[in-house]
Amino acid sequence: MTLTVKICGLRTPETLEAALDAGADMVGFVFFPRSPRHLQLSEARTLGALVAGRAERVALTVDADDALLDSIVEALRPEWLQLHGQESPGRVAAVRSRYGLPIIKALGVSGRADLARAAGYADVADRLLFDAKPPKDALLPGGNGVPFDWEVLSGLDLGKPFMVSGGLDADNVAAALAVTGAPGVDVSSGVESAPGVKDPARIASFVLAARAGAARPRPAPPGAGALRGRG
Ligand SMILES: O=C(O)c1ccccc1NCC(=O)[C@H](O)[C@H](O)COP(=O)(O)O
Repeated sequence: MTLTVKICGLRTPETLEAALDAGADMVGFVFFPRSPRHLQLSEARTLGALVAGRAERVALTVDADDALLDSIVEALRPEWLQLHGQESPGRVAAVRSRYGLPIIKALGVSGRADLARAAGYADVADRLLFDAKPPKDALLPGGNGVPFDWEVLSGLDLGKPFMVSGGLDADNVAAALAVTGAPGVDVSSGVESAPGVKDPARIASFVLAARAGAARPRPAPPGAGALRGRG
């Protein structure tokens, strides 16, 4: 399996370099003023230019209007847009068509019932990102460092690639991959030393652990092979 690894919420040239050196496939930049990872447009311009084709740039927004998206796209020149708010399938389709860019649509998950609306987004988004629903008192709609029950994704087939995020780190990413079989993982808090402060060593460990996890054969689902040996 070819795994897509995304490091989200990068804010400095040093930690962006760390993500690129570690071999991240996607580097995410957050545009949400309440977030400790929020970027000014001028910072986005500088960081975006530093990527120079070594990874795909992802602009993360939350219910952004066209004017804000216009300015972000102009500054960062992203390869992807990540919509992390309450955007409807119609809005996802409209954004995709306006910018001609592929869309990652984030969907909050706390249980299997949350997957019911995923099919409607699979029709219009290029990737689905299953992220933990924010805790009740959270200030942010994502990037809270909390996991969800990965089992709800096992066996999921929406005909679209998906990614898993929420509370991942170097210690648990292989388990998340074993349970979900996800072709992509996304991390923010788990590679930080404090909210918004990325740690180069943790970034490197995460990418290594994710690649090692993806290379491991997945355990057979319960019940598989039950007929073997019957005669
Ligand atoms: O990171 C933020 O500050 C943020 C703000 C608003 C919406 C989404 C945000 N982050 C999303 C992500 O970084 C990831 O897609 C994902 O939620 C992983 O977060 P984490 O649990 O911190 O690894």
